[in-house]
Amino acid sequence: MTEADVAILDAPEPLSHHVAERLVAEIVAAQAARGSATVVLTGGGMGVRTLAAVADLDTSAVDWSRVDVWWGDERFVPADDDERNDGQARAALLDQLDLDPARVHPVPAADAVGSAEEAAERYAAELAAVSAAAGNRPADGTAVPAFDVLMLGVGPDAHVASLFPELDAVAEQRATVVAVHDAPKPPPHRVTLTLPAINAARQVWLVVAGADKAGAVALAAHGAAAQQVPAAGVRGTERTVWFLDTAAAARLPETGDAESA
Ligand SMILES: O=C1O[C@H](COP(=O)(O)O)[C@@H](O)[C@H](O)[C@H]1O
Repeated sequence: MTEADVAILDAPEPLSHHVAERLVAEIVAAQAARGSATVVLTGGGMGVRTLAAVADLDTSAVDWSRVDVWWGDERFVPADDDERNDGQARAALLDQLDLDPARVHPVPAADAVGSAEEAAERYAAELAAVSAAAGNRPADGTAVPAFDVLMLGVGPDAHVASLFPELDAVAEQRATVVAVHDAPKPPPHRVTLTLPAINAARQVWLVVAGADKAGAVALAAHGAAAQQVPAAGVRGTERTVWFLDTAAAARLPETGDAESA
């Protein structure tokens, strides 16, 4: 957590509201600066709760047709499975917005492709193509667009996206997207951005609530190795922010540098 900002809120509800307000502000700022905004969503409890909080805000300052939406990870299940991060995000928020469907980029579902590897390859190719179209880097399969804000949940085991401790995916250094087949949290088959892809984002936000996450947060704060504590291995190129509730922050050594939010 060195060089990261920390914002601590009393409980999950004010936390999700705070992150939602910050997200809308960053989208407005990105559109003012660059014409469009690119966000990467997370699944999980606080990820979906934050999207529901955005739905409660006045977002008239956002031009939703100029927002690109990606996911940091996806559960490799059929498109209509309730476990899909994509489906949960659409139900919580996306279906209520005037998004450009061509700018919403779900990971291919298990009933659309033959394997999680194929889903990962297609997702990586789409990331590279959008990146190249924006003039960033050649579409060689190892590029990602310039994400403005990439949000992550953190599991009690310190996993982020579908990067779980000690699995090969955490060590991936070249591919932007990989398949995961032995996730300890069900469902076992998943597709995830890798650490290099996550760490290409301008801002990486970790949104964490609950006492069961306090140990993971403390380990990340102590600078543990990413292989054992994946949450310790993420950072934005411009900014990294930990948004915590008091329960998740309970085992931080000293939070004197925390934002009072
Ligand atoms: O399975 C997943 O879990 C993580 C963390 O979820 P949480 O409910 O413990 O906050 C989430 O970030 C990831 O997107 C999701 O696929």
